[in-house]
Amino acid sequence: MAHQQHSNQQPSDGPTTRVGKAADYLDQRTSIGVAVKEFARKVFPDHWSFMLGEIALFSFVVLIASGFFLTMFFEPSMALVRFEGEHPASMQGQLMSAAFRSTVEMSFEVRGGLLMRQIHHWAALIFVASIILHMFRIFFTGAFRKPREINWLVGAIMLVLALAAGFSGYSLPDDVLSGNGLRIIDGVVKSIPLIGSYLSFLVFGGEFPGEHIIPRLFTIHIFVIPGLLIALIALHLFLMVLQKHTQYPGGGRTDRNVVGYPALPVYVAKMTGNFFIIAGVLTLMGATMAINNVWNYGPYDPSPVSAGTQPDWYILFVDGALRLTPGPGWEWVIGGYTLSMNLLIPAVIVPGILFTVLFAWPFVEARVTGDRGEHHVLDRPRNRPVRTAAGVAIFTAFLVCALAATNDLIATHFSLSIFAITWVLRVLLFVGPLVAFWVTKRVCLGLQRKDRELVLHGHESGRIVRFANGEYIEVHTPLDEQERWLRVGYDSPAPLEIAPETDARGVKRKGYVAEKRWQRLSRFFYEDRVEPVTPAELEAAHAHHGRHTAPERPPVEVGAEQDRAVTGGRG
Ligand code: HEM
Ligand code: HEM
Repeated sequence: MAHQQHSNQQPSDGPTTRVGKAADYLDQRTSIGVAVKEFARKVFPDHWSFMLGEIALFSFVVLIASGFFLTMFFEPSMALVRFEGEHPASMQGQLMSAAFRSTVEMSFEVRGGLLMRQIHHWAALIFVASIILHMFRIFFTGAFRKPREINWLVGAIMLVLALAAGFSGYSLPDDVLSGNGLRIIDGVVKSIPLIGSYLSFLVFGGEFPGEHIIPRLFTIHIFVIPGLLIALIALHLFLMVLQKHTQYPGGGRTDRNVVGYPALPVYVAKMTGNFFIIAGVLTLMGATMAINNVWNYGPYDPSPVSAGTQPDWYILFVDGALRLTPGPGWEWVIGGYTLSMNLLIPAVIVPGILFTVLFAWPFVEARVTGDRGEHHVLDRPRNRPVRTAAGVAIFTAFLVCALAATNDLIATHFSLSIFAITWVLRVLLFVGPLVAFWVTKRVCLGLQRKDRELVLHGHESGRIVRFANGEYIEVHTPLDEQERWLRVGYDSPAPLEIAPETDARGVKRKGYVAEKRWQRLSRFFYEDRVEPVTPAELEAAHAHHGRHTAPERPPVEVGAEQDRAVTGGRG
């Protein structure tokens, strides 16, 4: 740790160790000690789900390190060359792009080349997976609520960048799979009304595939996207430290404190350990699990597309949506312009809606809740039934689409008709999310009722007692104060109340129609609700059970506690 004082004193007062002296040297020139001291004391709440963001962060570090290695050997060029390497023998003399050749040569001739490629690819898959799981954690616990809406937006932009990084990287080797992926992108870009064909020419530098796309994707992949991601991750983490982390509900945790462990030594040690574990696991995966062995597919050629070709998992849903949409005949011609609905809907409109919902959610939810207060204690998903159900419904649609991208594999593995599978999935795409929504909402409300029951009557003990007068009762064990706090301490918003359409003099109010719409949405969110237990009910229940303990804030169970500055209130 940096030495904290600016000293004009005798050297004998200063640090004696080498590290201490180096820290002191730096501190005297930068005053960094103040920042280090402030950070070291910061309290971080502890929960396994906070690791997901860390996995994203550390796999990004692995991506940069392995990607740096790949840039030394990869040749971002579409020049036509002949393969003259020894391995694989089947490719000798074959014509291919320099990009493909360098990928194969890197895999067979560069020491550690294949390992690095595989580490890079596995890290990319884990990177996107951890980001999405991290986003689920944020979503289902309501961590995006004020004051973290901006950080949600920063995160959502990073998700888009991560997908773009994955897609651009996947395209670089210029093999038959990635080339066909680009072919689909070309079709999708061309389907955009009015500007589509111009845009495709702009992107590919002429007719597809041309000679420019790989060098362009290379610049985007190794420079533009990583640069933006590094800047945004810095902003993301800066905001997280500034706002302090949220915490799960539990013993003594409120919106005004942070309970957890200090950054130094506990959290920094844990994070360093996690980094080595994640880097180690990714290296092990790269060393033992083959991925994207492009020489088995061959260089790009538009003709040999076979069954069983899939993109990386995070693009599956777009591929699946394309496969589910009715075929090439679905076109509208308006004023001489052709609209290819079979491409526009699945690949432009559906992802467009998905990302609009993603970006807008925190703002829409704040509006329908009518809540302007800050929230630092996380929601339990059951206490926000519509949010939880909507998340599960969207995820179900995502899964159905992803499954549809494997329709050919399902058909060949299970000897089923591909048309039957496609029809089943089409129906499931509409019915699945509705059922998932309904079931999740009912489960959430049921769990809330169960919480209520537990708080008022305690846990069933299974012990039946018979009184002298013949009456049987089951003895219930009352909840301890930590559990009671967890199950009682939440608020359940009611639908928005709005002023009537006309004022006292019968004049129609401006903005009423818009407000009415918001109210309707708010009803959809909060009409079905279970009232949280009130202090009076608790008091009554405990009087009944012979205990007179009012619900007080229980003590903090572990770690350190720090206050946080909270502004704003409930509107
Ligand atoms: C490159 C991608 C990302 C990285 C490296 C990253 C990293 C992190 C880390 C390390 C944390 C603190 C620990 C934790 O809560 O897990 C965090 C918190 C947060 N992230 Fe991300 N994140 C990424 C993407 C996203 C996305 C896609 C979203 C949402 C759309 C998001 C929203 C948030 C929010 C709101 C917080 C504050 C959470 C709280 O205080 O509870 N992040 N992020
Ligand atoms: C931001 C996150 C990144 C993701 C998600 C990502 C993803 C990918 C993927 C999936 C591939 C295909 C790998 C394969 O051939 O099997 C790839 C290739 C490549 N990546 Fe990345 N990458 C990222 C960052 C970087 C960075 C920072 C660099 C450079 C410093 C880099 C350099 C390369 C190079 C040169 C290739 C082509 C070599 C090859 O395909 O074997 N990548 N990337």
